[in-house]
Amino acid sequence: MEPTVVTAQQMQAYDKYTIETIGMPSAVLMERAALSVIATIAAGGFDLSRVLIVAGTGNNGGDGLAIARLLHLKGIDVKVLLLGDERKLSKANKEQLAICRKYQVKIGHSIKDFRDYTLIIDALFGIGLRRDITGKLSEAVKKINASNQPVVAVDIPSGLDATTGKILGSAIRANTTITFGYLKVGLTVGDASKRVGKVIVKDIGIYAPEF
Ligand SMILES: NC(=O)C1=CN([C@@H]2O[C@H](COP(=O)(O)OP(=O)(O)OC[C@H]3O[C@@H](n4cnc5c(N)ncnc54)[C@H](O)[C@@H]3O)[C@@H](O)[C@H]2O)[C@@H](O)CC1
Ligand SMILES: [K+]
Repeated sequence: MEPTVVTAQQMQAYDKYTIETIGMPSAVLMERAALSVIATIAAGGFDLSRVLIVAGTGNNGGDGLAIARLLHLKGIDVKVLLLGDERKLSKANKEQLAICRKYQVKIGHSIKDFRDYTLIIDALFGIGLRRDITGKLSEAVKKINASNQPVVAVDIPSGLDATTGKILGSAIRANTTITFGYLKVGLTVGDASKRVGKVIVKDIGIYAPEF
């Protein structure tokens, strides 16, 4: 059977329906998203000696922080590079950040050498990206791509428009993309083929009423 393919707007509506109408707590979905990434990288043969999670300020960054915490608690050497305006953290991101801080997960804000890491997990932007990535964030994306280290993208490679597959300013080039709930149109069209790597769809408990 062909997988169901959805736009960013449809996916946002399904997230909202699952959380607000069904009553599934957002934190449960985020935990399932993080666990699905952990299971995929564990099965994927990646070198987990030194893992860097690049996290943004939205819920995609929240996924990244949850992944960081789960890896940290497994004894893996993991560091978070938290980028963006910290005054604009989403509610879920704030919650995940507070948990990470209590567990003393290493969190930094300055871009150093991405070649120091054996695996980079991209949790900068997901389906909420609306405009070109600029400034320090764009610099980070370009340096990650230039590092030639393996990259796993959370939901979608950051910088790719989840509906059109267009690169918004600059975009991560991933080896593997783990996308949640349904395949996004933007992972299949436009510039996607040069950015997504192997695409894996993971069920995290989001169900759309019409499917
Ligand atoms: N709703 C939920 O509870 C769930 C969300 N999930 C994750 O959350 C993601 C969507 O989260 P969000 O809607 O918070 O969106 P994103 O995390 O994609 O981030 C968007 C944030 O960045 C800002 N932004 C957009 N374009 C920007 C740019 N070019 N430069 C700087 N800032 C920019 C937006 O204003 C917004 O605050 C999904 O892709 C998925 O990874 C999953 O955890 C599943 C559950
Ligand atoms: K991402």
